[in-house]
Amino acid sequence: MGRLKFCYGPMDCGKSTLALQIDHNHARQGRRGLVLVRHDRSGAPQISSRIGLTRQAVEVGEDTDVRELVRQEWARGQHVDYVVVDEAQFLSPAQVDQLAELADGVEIDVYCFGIATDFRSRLFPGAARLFELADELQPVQVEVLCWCGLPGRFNARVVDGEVVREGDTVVVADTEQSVVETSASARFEADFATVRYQVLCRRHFRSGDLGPVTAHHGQLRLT
Ligand SMILES: Nc1ncnc2c1ncn2[C@@H]1O[C@H](COP(=O)(O)OP(=O)(O)O)[C@@H](O)[C@H]1O
Ligand SMILES: Cc1cn([C@H]2C[C@H](O)[C@@H](COP(=O)(O)O)O2)c(=O)[nH]c1=O
Repeated sequence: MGRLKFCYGPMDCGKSTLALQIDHNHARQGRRGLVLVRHDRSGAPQISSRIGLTRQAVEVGEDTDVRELVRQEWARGQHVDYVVVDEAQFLSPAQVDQLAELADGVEIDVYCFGIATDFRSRLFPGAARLFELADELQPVQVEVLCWCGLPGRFNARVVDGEVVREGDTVVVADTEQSVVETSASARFEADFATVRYQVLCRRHFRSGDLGPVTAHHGQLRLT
């Protein structure tokens, strides 16, 4: 039987790096993988790790049936031993069910990587379904630290320098500041805002204290 595994952790903990390493190690032994992604930060159909590695991937759309992607490989005469999915939090619950079906029905190992909770600290629907269905749950080992030095587990969304608690669930952006188009529900006047995410411990996530912001975040603040 194939296994469905979910490796999860906050932004910047090394999930994409691990996804690329797992793919590399399997491929090196002659196993054939199907590498999938939904909404990579680069905007391209690829897995990109901040450590500098990237790999082409197949973009999973809102209505994609992931079983169909495997069938397409078979139709091209290619076998599929394993599937890697990065940004798996963005999958729909139905797509996670399809991955479980691939593991059980055609014995494909499925490795999913993603964040568990959104900027409100609520589980993404795709991540919630993975917690329900996966054979194995693995928190990614590399600790991301809050500015205070405690382990960070919460992904705060910072819009124009402030932690926000309302807005669309999906706003693709980095831990570095970038200009992102936002919907009218997220902002009243502008359709564009500077957005970044910052990983915080629970106390500072709850208080919204971003600490002494460094030049790294493109802002100046005296402490
Ligand atoms: N220059 C660097 N030297 C060493 N490690 C780095 C460097 N840049 C990034 N990293 C590592 O890469 C991690 C982010 O990896 P990435 O796979 O992009 O994370 P995720 O997919 O979880 O957001 C950082 O936590 C850090 O450990
Ligand atoms: C918390 C949160 C994150 N996102 C987006 C931001 C990034 O594009 C990805 C996470 O990428 P990483 O590889 O883990 O760094 O998710 C979002 O859309 N909504 C959120 O609430």
